[in-house]
Amino acid sequence: MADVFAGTVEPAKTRGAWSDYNARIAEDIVKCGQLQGDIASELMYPASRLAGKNPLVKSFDFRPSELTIWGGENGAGKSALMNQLALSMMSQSQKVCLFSFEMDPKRTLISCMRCAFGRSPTTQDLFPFFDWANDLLYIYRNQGAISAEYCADGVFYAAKMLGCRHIVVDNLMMLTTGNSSDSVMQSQKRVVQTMKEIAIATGAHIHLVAHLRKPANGQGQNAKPSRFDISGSSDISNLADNVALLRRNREKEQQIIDGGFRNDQWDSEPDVLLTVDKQRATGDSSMTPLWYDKPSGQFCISSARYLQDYMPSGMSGIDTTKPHQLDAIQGLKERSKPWEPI
Ligand SMILES: Nc1ncnc2c1ncn2[C@@H]1O[C@H](COP(=O)(O)OP(=O)(O)OP(=O)(O)O)[C@@H](O)[C@H]1O
Repeated sequence: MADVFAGTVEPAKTRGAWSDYNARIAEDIVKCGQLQGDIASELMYPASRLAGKNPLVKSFDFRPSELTIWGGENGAGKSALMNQLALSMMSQSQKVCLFSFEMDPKRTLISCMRCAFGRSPTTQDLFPFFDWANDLLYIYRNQGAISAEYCADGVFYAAKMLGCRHIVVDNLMMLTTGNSSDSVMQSQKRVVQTMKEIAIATGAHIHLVAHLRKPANGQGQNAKPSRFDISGSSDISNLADNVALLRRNREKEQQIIDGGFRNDQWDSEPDVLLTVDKQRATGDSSMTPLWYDKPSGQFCISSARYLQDYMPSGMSGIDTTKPHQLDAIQGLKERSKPWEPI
């Protein structure tokens, strides 16, 4: 007698046993040994499992076919961080595509140049920058709202046809529609689901920027953010492989402006806290203090603010041996000077 558990039932005979039975399923369920070759290459070449090494958080590298949500309040530094990560991926010979709907693409590229040269760029920097970046960096050249479908086409095209291994989509809010909070949440969920599917289908790592809710009453600006603070549906963080959150230390900035620190204390706290609240592959979470270097827009791993050189050696002229700590307080004091009539 035919026995389902002994595998002696013909696939055709099970048709109708379950509502959506499809003969293709027989090809999709395989003996585990069929994956042996793939596993061998993962074990032999662990680096190939990475879409990119993270320059700021060692325990949070970027893997292929994953979706990372980057959350932060307005002005937290999400776009600045995305530019820095893009340069870092390019320095690892990986192609990147930036979709930044709220920012003029020229400004995005100028910010990337600032990050690469460690200062405001000049026309002299154009040739070396584009000589290096032209084959590595793609950018969506329009600004303003875009339909989720058109964006998905663009992300898929960048990954599949242009070979970009990192796609930055800044930001989720610009892709969602709806008249009620329910329909907005449904639309967010569809966007995140689509991005996840494209990541899986193409092997690209998709970085999707999202906003955080304002802190609840009683919670200060500096309350530690968590994935539950992401504006909108909880599906966003549930569907994502990784969730990273940026919190800018505005209290510190205010204290510096007010002169509230003794000289040797002003920089003991970080400017930004980068919390990795979810990492599906490793289960690791982390909190990384970062210091911001205003002239370059680079986030640094120590208060000395040593800058990173992402361009091939010698091209940027950036000094990676010099601490840039004093520029930070100088920049803040400059900006906080009271306006004086001429
Ligand atoms: N820690 C910081 N200290 C001082 N300035 C910062 C810091 N982080 C970012 N900035 C500056 O604040 C401005 C806003 O940063 P950015 O656009 O990266 O933020 P964002 O999180 O993407 O904002 P939004 O949500 O509005 O798009 C930029 O001029 C950036 O250089």
